[in-house]
Amino acid sequence: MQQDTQTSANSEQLELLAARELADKLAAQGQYDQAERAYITILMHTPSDATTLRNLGAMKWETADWTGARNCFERWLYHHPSATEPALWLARLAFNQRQFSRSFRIYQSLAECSALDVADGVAFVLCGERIGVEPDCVVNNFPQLTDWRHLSCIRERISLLYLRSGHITPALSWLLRREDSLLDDADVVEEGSSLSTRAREALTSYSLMPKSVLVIDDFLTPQALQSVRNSALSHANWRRSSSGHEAVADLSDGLVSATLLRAAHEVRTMLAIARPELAVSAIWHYRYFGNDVPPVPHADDGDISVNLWLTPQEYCLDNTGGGLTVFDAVAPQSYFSADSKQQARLLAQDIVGASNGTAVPYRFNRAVVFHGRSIHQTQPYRFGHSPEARRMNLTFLYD
Ligand SMILES: O=C(O)CCC(=O)C(=O)O
Ligand SMILES: [Fe+2]
Repeated sequence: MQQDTQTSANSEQLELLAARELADKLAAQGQYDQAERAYITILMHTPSDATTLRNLGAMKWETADWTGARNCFERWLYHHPSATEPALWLARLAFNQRQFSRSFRIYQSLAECSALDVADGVAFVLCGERIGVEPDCVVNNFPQLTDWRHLSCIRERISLLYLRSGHITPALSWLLRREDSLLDDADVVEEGSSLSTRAREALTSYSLMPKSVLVIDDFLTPQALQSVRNSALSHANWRRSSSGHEAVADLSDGLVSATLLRAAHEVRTMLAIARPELAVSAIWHYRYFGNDVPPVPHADDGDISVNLWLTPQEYCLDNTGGGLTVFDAVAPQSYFSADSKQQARLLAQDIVGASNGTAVPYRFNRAVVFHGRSIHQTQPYRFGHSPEARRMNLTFLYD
């Protein structure tokens, strides 16, 4: 009799696993209605099954059904009151829905929870800010926040939050100041514009009357230029780019500073005069290797590209070139989802050869603004080889 009970419990368990596997598969394939029906059938038999509640909640989250997600996580917590995971999800959900007091309360109840990640830490600090709790108080109540190790991840999040809100709130400024290398930049931010007057005027006219290529000299103020260049030179996390000819670093590599964000945001403010929907979609730097690199045409998937050169003129050993050529042709849409081999084929020399190009020679602190999806290529260049002498550029992409 006991064995029978055991056997039937085992087979019920197996059935549950198989049913959940099927539901998960449907969800992964994007068949959300069918997946939901499958999850609900499981819950009718085992209403407290934590994994099913979590997976259904995660699917609801994925499809932006916040009420559905909240129901799942609340039921999960109801059946498993000491579990921290559903509480964490509820805190994140409340944060996403801008219910800052609620989110703050839940995070506070999780003070001992080691599952808190960087995103939770940042969300917690920001909730505190919204309800008038000083960031330092938050951190004192939350010891693991003083031990954030994923700095690049923190920086990326700060950047995204900044770019979304458009101004450095007290909590963001506090986050920036926690990082020694960003401290100087945080001061620059408070002092005002990082763009020269000439740059602001040129971008404003470009926004009202776009042209194919706009060249702006003396783009950043001297102070901002030095700050952006220093952050890039002291950055340790460069990766080899997909073409293999240069090193690249972007926000996700942690190459970000308050000045950089400020500049990206200011440029957007000018460009958005006639196109309010424009947003910063990417920020990256390239550092070029040796001088014998073949020119590789490419296009970037954004409406407006702002390329700025960051290596002082004395290191550019051939002042007649070393810059950028922007062709009149635009890359086909298929280019942006193709792999690098297909991309090379799509932009084969005949497309580039057939169209006219605007050649802009290299100048320190010169920005070239153009339609991002236009085909363009770095001109052959000769620069010095020491770290500070290598050719380096910064790109802001807006879409
Ligand atoms: O040659 C340059 O500096 C521009 C590089 C470029 O096209 C890019 O950053 O996407
Ligand atoms: Fe580019």
